[in-house]
Amino acid sequence: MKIGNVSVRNVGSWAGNLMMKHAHPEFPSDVFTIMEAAGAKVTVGTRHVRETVGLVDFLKMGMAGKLILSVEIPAALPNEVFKTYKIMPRAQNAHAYVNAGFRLRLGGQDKMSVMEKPSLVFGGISKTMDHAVATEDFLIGKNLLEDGTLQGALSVLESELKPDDSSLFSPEYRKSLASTLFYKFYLSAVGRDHLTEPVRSALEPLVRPVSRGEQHFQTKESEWPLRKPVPKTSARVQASGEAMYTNDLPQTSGEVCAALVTSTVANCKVGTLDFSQAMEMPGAITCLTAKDIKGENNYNVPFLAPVTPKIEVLSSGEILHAGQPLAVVIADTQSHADAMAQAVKVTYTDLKPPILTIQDAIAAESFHYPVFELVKGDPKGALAAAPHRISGEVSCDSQHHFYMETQACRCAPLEDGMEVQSATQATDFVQNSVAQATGISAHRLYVSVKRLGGGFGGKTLGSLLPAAACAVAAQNVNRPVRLSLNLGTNMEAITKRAPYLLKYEAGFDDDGKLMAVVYNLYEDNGSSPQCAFIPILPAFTDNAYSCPNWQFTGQTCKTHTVPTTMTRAPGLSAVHFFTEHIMEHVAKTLNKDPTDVRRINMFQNGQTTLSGYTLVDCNITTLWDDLLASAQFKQRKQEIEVFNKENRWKKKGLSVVPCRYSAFPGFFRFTVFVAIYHTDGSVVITHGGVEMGQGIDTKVSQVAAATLGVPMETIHVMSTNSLTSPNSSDTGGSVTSELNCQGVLECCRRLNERMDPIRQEMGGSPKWAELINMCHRKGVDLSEKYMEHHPPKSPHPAYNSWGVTCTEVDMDVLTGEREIRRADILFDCGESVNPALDVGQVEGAFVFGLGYWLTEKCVYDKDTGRLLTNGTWEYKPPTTKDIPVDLRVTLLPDAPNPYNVIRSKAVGEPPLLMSCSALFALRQAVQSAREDSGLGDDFFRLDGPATVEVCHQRCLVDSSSFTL
Ligand SMILES: Cc1cc2nc3c(=O)[nH]c(=O)nc-3n(C[C@H](O)[C@H](O)[C@H](O)COP(=O)(O)OP(=O)(O)OC[C@H]3O[C@@H](n4cnc5c(N)ncnc54)[C@H](O)[C@@H]3O)c2cc1C
Repeated sequence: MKIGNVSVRNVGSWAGNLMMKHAHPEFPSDVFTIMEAAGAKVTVGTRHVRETVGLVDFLKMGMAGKLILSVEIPAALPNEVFKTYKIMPRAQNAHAYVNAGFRLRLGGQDKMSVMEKPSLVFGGISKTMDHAVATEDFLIGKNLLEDGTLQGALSVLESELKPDDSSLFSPEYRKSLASTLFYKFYLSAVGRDHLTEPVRSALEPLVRPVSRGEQHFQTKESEWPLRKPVPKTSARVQASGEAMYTNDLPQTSGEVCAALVTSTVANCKVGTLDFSQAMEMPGAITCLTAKDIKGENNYNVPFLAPVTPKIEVLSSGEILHAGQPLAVVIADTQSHADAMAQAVKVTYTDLKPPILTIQDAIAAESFHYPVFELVKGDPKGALAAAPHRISGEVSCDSQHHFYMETQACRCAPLEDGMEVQSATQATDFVQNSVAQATGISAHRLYVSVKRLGGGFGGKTLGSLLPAAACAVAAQNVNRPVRLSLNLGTNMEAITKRAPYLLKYEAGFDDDGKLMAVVYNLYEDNGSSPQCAFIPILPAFTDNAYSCPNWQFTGQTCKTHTVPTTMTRAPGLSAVHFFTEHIMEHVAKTLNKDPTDVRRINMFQNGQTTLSGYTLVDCNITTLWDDLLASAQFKQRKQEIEVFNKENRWKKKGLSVVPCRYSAFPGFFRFTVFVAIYHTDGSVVITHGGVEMGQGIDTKVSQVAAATLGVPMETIHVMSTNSLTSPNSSDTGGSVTSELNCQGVLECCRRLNERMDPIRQEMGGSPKWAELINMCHRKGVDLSEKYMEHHPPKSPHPAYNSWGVTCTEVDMDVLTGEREIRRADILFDCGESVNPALDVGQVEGAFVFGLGYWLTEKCVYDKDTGRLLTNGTWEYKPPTTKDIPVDLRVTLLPDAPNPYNVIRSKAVGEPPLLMSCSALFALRQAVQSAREDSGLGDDFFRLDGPATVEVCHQRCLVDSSSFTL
């Protein structure tokens, strides 16, 4: 069940798998490991000769001109024990950290003696190791129950395990896993009856039952279709595959394709670019460099940075990060263009060691801006006076957006400008960026987007480089050009989430109430500070907790990595996690339940946040108490404590995390256009937001249908574009849906106002089509535009979204594997426009966060700075079997948002903030394992992502303590 997934197992053949192992000995093939442990033999043949060999010999054979014809797996013998194991970074579709297959035959008087040489096979240790030969020899004739056999075998095994560097996973972990898997097998061979109670917990794997979920929400039928839980209007075409994304646009006459040539090295200069071989490739048309850019070689646009930093479309010589585009190649098809890009020969000069981490940047004093500082109260004084003090460091990594649709753009030169169809979250930014790079003025550029196959912030600034490069290509060849990035280039060249590091001190009283926090934050902005979030993060840093004295400093680190960008809850998720980490540290120091420490620190209305905002809409303690009750927290916590005491090798954890998410709609503006056609009374909307799965098109349709009093089918939403929604903000900050809904509401209200006199003339309730026809005949303007924008009166949020999440996990101490048993989320979404969509946003944000906190890890080559986790082979977002087994979402009832005319609240990002509760639940499980080991009752550091590997290592498992 752990190999691939059902569809891979249905189509992939064992022979193909063995051939992959044959070609790549470092591939930890599960099929090879299982078959070899079982003693399988393959028959290999040519037309004339056949040969039957064991699998180890098969790997050494030349296979040119030969086929694998059959496999023979010997039947199990009496008293034979056979077990296989695979430990991997996520639940399915991942290759093993380490896999193992073990077979031995027991006999003798008590049936506990190893009768003949056992088979102990490991994958993932090294290119050369398959059998643990010395351990196999050691075990011959040994009695498994005898003193010394287990420890003797482990000691021999550990001496022959020599993990190499052919894997991205640490040698220490792989070695430890090999021992723990052998231990698990040993216990199985000995049998349950011979084991002490706590040790038995090593026997059973974590078993995942069928997933289930609950969704609880209110709806107001009197307002339908507003607040009705209708499915997304595009759900059917998306599910059937008929929905068109940018790269599905039909090819136009003369259209060609482009690909980026990217650097494989960071922190150097371009030596030479040799296109000769590329130009000989099939379909090659031309190759472009920085010199071919007719406008400015800069795709960046004003965003957060005080002074907009320039970022080159194509390097003019300097290479800041690996993955940086050096050239654009153009061919007749995308695959030819991709092949051309690979054929370009690049040399590099002035190579210097890259700075790749925040720690390196701090050591080298490599920062983009001076330190940002914010002080509330007297943190230094309060810290000195506090009865208890802690200090520490905690960090979290980067994250790819991992949208299903990679970056894509199509640019078609026209007689008077250019049409740009870009998979973007920000048509305005693309217009600006393309205008800059081509020198074509904005009014000659028509930018549009129908929908995105996922965005998560990655197609805001991230869409600018592909759009600018594509436009430069189209301008040069004067033909339509399509640029659709392959996944590898997308992951290496395009922006992603910033890593963060916190160095902190905190002072608190005997109850755990915070008195002072000193919070020194470091943000890794990569090679450009285009998206430096530090100045806005204080608004989120204190989360749901009141502390009178804070010192917040923030530094934007400059590293030789791709510039970082907004990614669903950018930066907010990091500071939120860090503050929760401090809560855990306080609780551990006082030996209190972290849930109690969180509760006593919670905000009340009238208290002031770190950023100076006095709360008026705080309902966190009510939500907290409600969720603890509905999730039966107390009872489950007690059960978990008992379980953890009784089980040495399986642990559970249960954690509750609150969330305050500050919404800043005032920083955004969106232009909405609504028209009613006199022909049949149908209504068309274009709005400034971008549909990327969140259901914005459905929500604006609901608002229009409810306000105009027509069925939903009467409404159609067309592509977002720069003509009818000029100067609109990027879709982000979780407020785009509500702002565009408000814009549509205002347009429809004005249309109603104009139509009402005619309606009255027609008796008050004419048929819709007749009313529209009459309005048209009487010259009523049947279209309306409106820009929804309320400039902020202060730097403070318009309102807050609140929520609480309780997560329970199971963990296998011997491997680090985990299962999220249950998550209960209570979220204040105001009065939802469409609760079905908003529940989907809550679930999606939570699971997006699970990837961030548990499995998604970016690894760079230390020497070149190249991203090594640049594909699905190594980078692991969650799959269907990584989500909570039992996921229960409740939207807070009776909670209209008074600060918004639609009465809803932001939902896209806030629930992600609470997904770190899974990491904190794991922390409790790990804590229990550490205490059992007798080595660690201290507060330990558990950074994000807390991968399977990391969790196992934090458990301080030591094979010398393995017993029966
Ligand atoms: C999403 C995904 C998840 C996966 N997960 C796992 C996993 O968890 N564990 C694991 O071990 N593997 C995993 N794999 C690898 C998978 O098992 C192999 O890709 C698959 O078994 C290959 O079989 P195939 O029939 O598709 O071979 P192909 O890809 O068609 O062939 C592979 C090679 O073998 C050659 N070949 C095929 N049959 C023969 C034959 N009879 N004689 C000689 N040469 C032959 C082909 O010519 C080709 O060179 C995964 C693959 C994918 C795509």
